Amino acid sequence: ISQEENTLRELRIFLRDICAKLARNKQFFMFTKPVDIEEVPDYLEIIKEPMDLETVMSKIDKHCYICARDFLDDIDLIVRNALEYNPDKSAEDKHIRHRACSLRDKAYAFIKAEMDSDFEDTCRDIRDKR
Ligand SMILES: CC(=O)c1nc(NC(=O)[C@H]2CNCCN2)sc1-c1cc(O)cc(O)c1
Repeated sequence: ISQEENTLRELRIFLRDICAKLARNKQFFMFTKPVDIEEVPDYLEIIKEPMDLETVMSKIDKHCYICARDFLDDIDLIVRNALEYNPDKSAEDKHIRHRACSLRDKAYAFIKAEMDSDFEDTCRDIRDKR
């Protein structure tokens, strides 16, 4: 098995662990599953590219992420969607925006804490060669 495949397998194991930790956090329950259109019927009129942690987990298994940056781009998409769908000054919207910002900070902190930068550099080299 090539060294590249070894590196990407290690990346997937690492990203699954981080995604599971985020999805386990009760604070982020509204980000764990695709938005239920029954619950929020106008959602798809406002949000053109929905994303959630369950979808991120399945993308890991489908080898969609070649480096941590690609994974964080989908986390950022979850956050951006929540900020766009919840722009009001109301307490409810502020609460969801606060949770979205917390999700972003926790995801970046887990990556920084557990990934050494030359592992990410190696993944970037693999991505850029493809
Ligand atoms: C994830 C998200 O962005 C989201 N935003 C919501 N905002 C509102 O309901 C605001 C919008 N402004 C007017 C006052 N209501 S509900 C909601 C959501 C929560 C869940 O428990 C599951 C789910 O799939 C989606």
